[in-house]
Order: sequence, then C-alpha cells, then structure tokens
Amino acid sequence: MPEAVRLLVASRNAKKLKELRRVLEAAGVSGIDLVGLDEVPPFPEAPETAASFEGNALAKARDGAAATGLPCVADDSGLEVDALNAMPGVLSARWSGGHGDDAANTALVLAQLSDMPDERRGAAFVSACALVVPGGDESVVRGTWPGTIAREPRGDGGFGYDPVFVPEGESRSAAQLTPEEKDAASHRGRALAQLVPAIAALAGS
Ligand SMILES: O=P(O)(O)OP(=O)(O)OP(=O)(O)OC[C@H]1O[C@@H](n2cnc3c(O)ncnc32)[C@H](O)[C@@H]1O
Ligand SMILES: [Mg+2]
Repeated sequence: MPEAVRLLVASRNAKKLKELRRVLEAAGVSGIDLVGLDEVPPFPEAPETAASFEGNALAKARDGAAATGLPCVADDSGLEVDALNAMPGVLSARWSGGHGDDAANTALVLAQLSDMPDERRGAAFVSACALVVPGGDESVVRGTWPGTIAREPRGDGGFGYDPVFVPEGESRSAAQLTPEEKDAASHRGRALAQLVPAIAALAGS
C-alpha cells in the first residue's frame, strides 16, 4: 500500500481544529493522514491582518505549507451581524479586545444588539478554507451559514458565538446541535466540502 499523504491542518483553536478534523475524516478521503500544528516543529505565523476571510485563510495555509513542506489546510472564519454592518467579521476572535475570549466576545455582541428587534437580528457565520500545496496549487473556498442572534446564550456544544447563533430554520442555538448536525449545515462544513475533491486528488484517490 502506498504511504499516506500527510496534510497539515493549521489552527491554534482546539475546538475549531476538532471540527476541521471531524469534517475531513467524515468525508472519508483515504490515504490522507491529518497532522496538527503540535506534531510539526514550531514556525513563525504571520498575524491575521487581511481585510477578508479568504486573505487570512490563505496566509495561514501558506505559512504552514512553506514551513513544513506539507500540503496545508487552514480556516479563517467569523460572525457577520447585519445590524453591525457585517462586523465582527474578520475581528471575531478578538472582538472584545483579547484573543479567543468566547464569553466576552459573545457578551459584547449581545450588548451591542440589546435594543434590536427580532427582525433586525440577522447574521451569518462565514468560513474561508484554503488549501496550499508547497510549490503547487492554492485554492480558497467559502461557506456561509445564515441565522439570527438570540437574546441570551443557550447550550454548551460548539465554541465561540454558537450559544447565541440560531441557524435559519432552527429553534435551537448552534451550541444545542449535535456535532454531526452542526457539521452538516455549518459554514465550515460547507466550505470544506468544496475542498474534498482537491484533497482526495493529493492522495491520488
Ligand atoms: O486562526 P486559528 O488559529 O484557526 O483560530 P482562531 O480562533 O483565531 O480562528 P479565526 O482567526 O478564524 O477566528 C474565528 C473566530 O470566529 C468565531 N467562530 C468561527 N467559527 C465559529 C463557529 O463555528 N461557531 C462559533 N464561533 C465561530 C470564533 O469566535 C473564532 O474565534
Ligand atoms: Mg485566528
């Protein structure tokens, strides 16, 4: 049997990484061995300063591929709130100041929307996923997940803004869905699905 192709999945967010791995594993691509950042030597990572999710996802995947020589997948994602002119957007991870404080970020968005009536609480999660092959192709795709912002957090699944995001057609928050339900509908699941053929091609499968 030919040796499996190693694919670096570059995220520092443990819960996001788990979702990326789960979706890629569920896609059933054979001959691909998923590798995390903790399994490769540390390398400098550029700050996420692009104006778009696509720009940041490409930067992360390029850094990972250049440093390791492995094909690399990265996700840059966030929440776009209609009443906030599509913010927090690319600033989602650090909306309240510090990086990755999910509870503070969520509380700030809720406070900013405190006077908003139901019809003005529209939002969408967006994920850009990039695949970079060293010395080869680069691709970047986008998935979106429309919904509304609830008035208070519910559920303890998922991560980030999931407790206050109610997907279109749902009464539960994203944090109340099973992992399989979230993957089937989410921005990340929809983005990664578009990369599966290119990933399968890496393994020649
Ligand atoms: O850049 P990496 O290392 O992958 O990890 P990160 O957490 O910094 O990730 P991003 O820069 O892409 O920021 C995305 C933020 O958007 C939010 N977010 C993205 N996807 C989400 C999801 O599925 N559910 C809830 N919140 C999400 C959450 O606050 C994330 O921290
Ligand atoms: Mg980040």
